[in-house]
Amino acid sequence: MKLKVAKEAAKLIKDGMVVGLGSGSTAAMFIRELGSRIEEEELTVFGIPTSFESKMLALQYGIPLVSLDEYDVDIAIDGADEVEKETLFLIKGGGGCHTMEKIVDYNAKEFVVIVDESKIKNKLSYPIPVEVLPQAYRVVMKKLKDMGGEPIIRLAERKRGPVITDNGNMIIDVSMEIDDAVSLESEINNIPGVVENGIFTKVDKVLVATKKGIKTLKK
Ligand SMILES: O=C[C@H](O)[C@H](O)[C@H](O)COP(=O)(O)O
Repeated sequence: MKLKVAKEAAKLIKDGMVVGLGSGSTAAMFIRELGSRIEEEELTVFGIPTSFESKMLALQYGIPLVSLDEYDVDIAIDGADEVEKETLFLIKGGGGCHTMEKIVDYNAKEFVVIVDESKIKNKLSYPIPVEVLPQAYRVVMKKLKDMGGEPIIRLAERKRGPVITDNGNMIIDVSMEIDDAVSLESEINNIPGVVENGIFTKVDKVLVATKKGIKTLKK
């Protein structure tokens, strides 16, 4: 399913485009497919990665990289942990990459999300990943509790201690009711010490792999 939707997304890329390269397992397949198209069709396409992972994959699959220092993004293709059916709001950051993803995805002329149908939900309920400066984790957790959330520090699997992001920060996963995603996205970011949270409310299009084929969701 992930491969099907990744292939479909790769078809959206045109010669000369600057492409935001998302993170996670679905985006990884897209990066591989894009690499194949560049090679087979001799396309001139540049990538802007959203994580260390997507940078390494782009290098592996022969996608030349540029940066936001010099280029705007024509289209960004990225995965998601959850997609709310009606609104197309997302939760991202299950892999801890949501800060750079949001910078690249929100600044793209078009932001396209690729998921399999298991990610489509009636209401967002996935714990919200919040990237936090290490010095601020305790006070941020306190504020998140005051807002009605249940925050926990994301711990590393093969190291004793917290997950450290590509940017040198910690991740707090907060479970809370999401009634107004647009307000909550800003409210969490207003807490001093928060770098970025994983609620995404500006999405152009979602491509969904279903058993019957690819479905496109638009607002
Ligand atoms: O930090 C990770 C990213 O937000 C991913 O886009 C998200 O976790 C989805 O990943 P996957 O395609 O592996 O489910």
